[in-house]
Amino acid sequence: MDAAVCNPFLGTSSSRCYVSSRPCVCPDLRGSSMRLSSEFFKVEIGRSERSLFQSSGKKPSPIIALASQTSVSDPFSTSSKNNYSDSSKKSNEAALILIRHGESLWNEKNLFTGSVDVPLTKKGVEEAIEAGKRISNIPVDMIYTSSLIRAQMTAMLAMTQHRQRKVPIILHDENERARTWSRIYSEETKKQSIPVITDWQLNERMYGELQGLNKQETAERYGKEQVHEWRRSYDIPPPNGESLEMCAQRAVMYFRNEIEPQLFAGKNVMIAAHGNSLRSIIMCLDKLTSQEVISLELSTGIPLLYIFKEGRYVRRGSPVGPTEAGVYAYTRTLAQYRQNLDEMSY
Ligand SMILES: O=C(O)[C@@H](CO)OP(=O)(O)O
Repeated sequence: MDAAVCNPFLGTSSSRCYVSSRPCVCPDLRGSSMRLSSEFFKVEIGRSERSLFQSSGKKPSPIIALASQTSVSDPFSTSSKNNYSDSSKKSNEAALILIRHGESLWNEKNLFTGSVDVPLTKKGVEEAIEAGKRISNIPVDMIYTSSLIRAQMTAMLAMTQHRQRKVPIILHDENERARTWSRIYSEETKKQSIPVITDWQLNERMYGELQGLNKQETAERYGKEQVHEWRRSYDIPPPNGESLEMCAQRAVMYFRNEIEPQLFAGKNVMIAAHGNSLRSIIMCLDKLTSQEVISLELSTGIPLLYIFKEGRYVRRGSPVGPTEAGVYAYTRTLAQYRQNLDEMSY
């Protein structure tokens, strides 16, 4: 994992190298060093998983007032998206929401999509809005998305439903002019905003010569087994494309170097990305082996909540709706956050 990562969307080698500069709580991605640990890996994360995490129907437990989390970084006050974390100030807990984009026009047509930048269908838009309702009571301080429109649409549509009513704003730092021209001059307005950071390293795996081909027709032509191997094996790439392992190297490295420090700093983070970039990250969070990750499937538009606490990720599943008790009952901080929202809306 020592190689610098090139940004194919810039056509040149990225000026940034994502070589990890700090120890990480994720295990090494190589299968040999992984522990067989998760009881979840065989379930589809999404619709069929709901039952596993369904609300108990109980009300959240009594709430003890907690000091609010101190924000230790201000992404809006810096020109660089690399500069704003201070992981030395650790908070007790942060929420991490992962969401695969809603259905895209090529999902609907059953085409291999990969790095092709395709928008959501009407159903995908509805899924994103529904996802937003499910997470509308969970704090979000920062949003990371891929550079692809389907993930960005999903993040933005989901945030239209959030009760916090903050404005998600995409940070543009691709060049000096973009930085200058997108500056915000009101501290108050910045406080009412959520920075959205887009990066190609969270993109879907690049599907090479399969991009644009119909999945069913490809299976008929090359055989079901071959196509399944291309789609779901860990280390076998499709022709001229990325294997899951290759996708994981860039996506997990980005997660470790850019996103995890925010969690350590107490920021609540949402990541809107793709089936395979998120499978790689979940592999890391849930310590799945390269065998286990094969069975991991993500539904479109279903948010998945983790609690990051004392350097560990605890999966809470997918909030079923804004009234879902189990998620809020789990941590006092989330319950307190929700109570504050309730009080504000009276
Ligand atoms: O086509 C793609 O980009 C992906 C996600 O839709 O497909 P698969 O599920 O086969 O990895």
